[in-house]
Amino acid sequence: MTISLGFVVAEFNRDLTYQMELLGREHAEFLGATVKETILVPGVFDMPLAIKKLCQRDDIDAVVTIGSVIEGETDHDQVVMQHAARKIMDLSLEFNKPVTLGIPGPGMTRMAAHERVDYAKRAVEAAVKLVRRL
Ligand SMILES: Nc1c(NC[C@H](O)[C@H](O)[C@H](O)CO)[nH]c(=O)[nH]c1=O
Ligand SMILES: CC(=O)[C@@H](O)COP(=O)(O)O
Repeated sequence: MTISLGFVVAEFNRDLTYQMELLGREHAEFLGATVKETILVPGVFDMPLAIKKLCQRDDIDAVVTIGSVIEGETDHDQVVMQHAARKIMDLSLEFNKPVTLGIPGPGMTRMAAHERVDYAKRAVEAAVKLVRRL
């Protein structure tokens, strides 16, 4: 069975998430999975509703989130990441579907973010493994 993935990708820090999206797509292809749908959202905080829409679809086996949360002058990055991560986990349990975390941060400089674009590959790999095993 070919595994069908949905991607939810943040436009915030798009230079990074564009690269991450491409890496994720390439890795999905390498693993024999298909990226059936991609939803772009403004930022990581805005992901939960898009994830929910994809989880509701019978033709999508797992959802991969792709984003990058970079530190600023305030703790805003902490708020964005903590809430998104918690909702990602909640939605996965609510819909009995893997939803994986391809989002480095918070507390991360832009340089550190560039060094962590492979989080997208990791999230694709985790999604495929979870679909196969569960
Ligand atoms: N600071 C980052 C954000 N912030 C934006 C929020 O995610 C959201 O789009 C806004 O608050 C409107 O609801 N988003 C990221 O993806 N990365 C960041 O570093
Ligand atoms: C750097 C950002 O985009 C985000 O983390 C928010 O920055 P700030 O805390 O300076 O508002």
